[in-house]
Amino acid sequence: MAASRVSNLTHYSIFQSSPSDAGLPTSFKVVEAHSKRYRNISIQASLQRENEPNNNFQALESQSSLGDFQSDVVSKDPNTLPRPLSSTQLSSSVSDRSRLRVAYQGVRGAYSESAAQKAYPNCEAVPCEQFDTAFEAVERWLVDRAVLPIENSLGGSIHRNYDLLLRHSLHIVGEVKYAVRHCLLANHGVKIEDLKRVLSHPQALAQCENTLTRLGLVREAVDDTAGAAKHVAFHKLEDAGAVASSAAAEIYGLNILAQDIQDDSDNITRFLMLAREPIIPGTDRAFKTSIVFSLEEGPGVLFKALAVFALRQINLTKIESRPLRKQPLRGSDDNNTKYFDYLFYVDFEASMADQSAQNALGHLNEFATFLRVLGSYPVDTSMA
Ligand SMILES: O=C(O)C(=O)C[C@]1(C(=O)O)C=C[C@@H](O)C=C1
Repeated sequence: MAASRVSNLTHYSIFQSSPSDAGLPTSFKVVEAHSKRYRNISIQASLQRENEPNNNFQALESQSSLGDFQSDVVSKDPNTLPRPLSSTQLSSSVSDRSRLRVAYQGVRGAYSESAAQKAYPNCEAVPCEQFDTAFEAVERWLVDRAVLPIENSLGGSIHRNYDLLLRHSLHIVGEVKYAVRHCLLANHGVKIEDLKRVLSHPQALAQCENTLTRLGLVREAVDDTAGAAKHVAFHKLEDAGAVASSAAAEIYGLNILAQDIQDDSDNITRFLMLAREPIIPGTDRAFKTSIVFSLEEGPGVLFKALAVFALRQINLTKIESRPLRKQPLRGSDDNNTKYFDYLFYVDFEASMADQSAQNALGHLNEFATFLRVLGSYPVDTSMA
């Protein structure tokens, strides 16, 4: 395994074995080279910004380079609203503004937009069609950061983003928890009894399972909650409603038929803040570190991997396993059985600046077949 040392704090994310092990695309190397070119220029600025508890960046302009995007404008006509960035538009020119530009997935009024504003107050939130587009927008310097959902207290993990974290070379520089309060929206004049179907993001539909079942509505999944509201408004649908935020109701001119329709009042989504550069991990406040690794097949191997943290009293806050796509099956020495191969994503409560975390990762690296630190960042204690 060609791994750099754990003690190299600012470059800890390079701590990985051959990219082919992890099913990375060939474009990975190009992106890496591109970002290295700028590493020295940007690292100071990004480290300084991330370490500020409240990033308040001065807005020099209000017009975005994406054309019609204006973050403060509330409009009832969906045609006048900004179009999300698609992957084909990623070659657009890079903006020279000083206001922090933060990519999120969805259209205006999505919860992800609110999370981006919570993570970076006064930022310019830039809508993107897909999660991949948001990752690419950061990598290509079109935006400074991305804020993307990773897990929800009711619906569980957002697996797509776990996979994309590995396929891209961005660093986790923070987390933000956002309380998601869903509304049932419909066009003015439409009553609950008129509705036959409801459109929303699959996670949002899952979070409102009980209410939607009680109402007997057919669920239709779309890319994001606000996109569902926009669709219902734009097509003036009379048999369909949308599960979305009250902000989306205001933006797209819809009526709120019911509020707080999620199955549990404590419906929290955790979002990750992603950047091209890592932050310098501190010990001045509570930090969390996210890693991904793979292991040899064998009895007790995962137990052994988790023991490197338990032995040092390091608390784990999340564990997720994902299939290793490029190499889904592997054989056993003893018989002809083929097993699925997995990547393990673990979050633990320690900073990479803590000696115990360094020791734990050094220990894990002795037997892991692949190990990468995705980021070491301050814990969001706003909803603790
Ligand atoms: O559709 C939106 O509004 C989003 O921001 C996406 C998303 C998600 O992907 O989980 C974010 C928060 C809620 O949990 C529901 C949906």
